[in-house]
Amino acid sequence: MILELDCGNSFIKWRVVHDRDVSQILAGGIAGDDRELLQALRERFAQGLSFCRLVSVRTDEETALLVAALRDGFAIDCLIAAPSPQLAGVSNGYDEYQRLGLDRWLAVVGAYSLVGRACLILDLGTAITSDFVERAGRHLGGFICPGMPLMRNQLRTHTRRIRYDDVMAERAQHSLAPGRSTAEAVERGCLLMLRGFVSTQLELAREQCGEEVEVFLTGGDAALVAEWVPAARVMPDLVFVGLAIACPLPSARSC
Ligand SMILES: Nc1ncnc2c1ncn2[C@@H]1O[C@H](COP(=O)(O)OP(=O)(O)OP(=O)(O)O)[C@@H](O)[C@H]1O
Ligand SMILES: CC(C)(CO)[C@@H](O)C(=O)NCCC(=O)O
Ligand SMILES: [K+]
Repeated sequence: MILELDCGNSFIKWRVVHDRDVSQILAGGIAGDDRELLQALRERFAQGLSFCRLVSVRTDEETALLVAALRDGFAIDCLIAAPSPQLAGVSNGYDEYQRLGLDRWLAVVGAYSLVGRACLILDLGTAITSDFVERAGRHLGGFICPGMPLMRNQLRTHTRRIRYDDVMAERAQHSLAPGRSTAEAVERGCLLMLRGFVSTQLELAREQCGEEVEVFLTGGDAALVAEWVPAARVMPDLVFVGLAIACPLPSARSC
């Protein structure tokens, strides 16, 4: 069994796939930190993991600690996705290709590998990122802005009277009518910012890449915008599609 990890800024997304048929997903989840991940794996996969591949946007030190813990706890080696100027027909659009977030790069490579034509990839996590790929696989770059968790937390942190809990936040999101409580006003205000961002990205994508753009939505908050982009493919596992390309199984080629 192969362990796959997407180590984001707030959460570690994990899944376990079959060695011989990686399209067979045996388990998966979201862990808040290394300890939670190791605990979840220990409960179900104390034995049987043969190998790990991972992508991380954390510091090298944090990633090294996790790799060491996996080696100690499960006797597995990890392949770690590394930056590259080109991969699987996609060319990295950054002036310094090493600086493009690896989660973005893998999502771009994953998306293009699925459709082989122009794509817009929107990843809605702690940060929101957009990336543009033109028809022939040239990545044109993209945008980064704060995601929902950052937007609402900044408002909470920098004001005295914006206070509400997760249940109220969740309830407030069901409509975009002018808010009649703090939770509604903030949650809907942030959602409208998100909607504005998404609609601008769609316009830009058509300008930059033509009308035939395939839109991908990924990240923990993808569902919040899905209704505004009915034609989009909502793919929570898009980064893992790219990860499999960047880090093929050791028998095939090393990362
Ligand atoms: N089961 C879940 N656990 C935690 N967050 C979730 C869950 N389902 C949806 N979310 C949402 O996902 C968001 C976090 O997204 P994601 O997991 O993509 O972030 P991340 O990987 O830490 O961030 P980034 O991709 O910017 O590094 C949170 O805002 C939260 O609302
Ligand atoms: C933007 C995030 C935080 C999104 O997870 C990540 O891709 C990252 O740390 N990127 C590095 C900066 C960049 O992509 O330009
Ligand atoms: K991400």
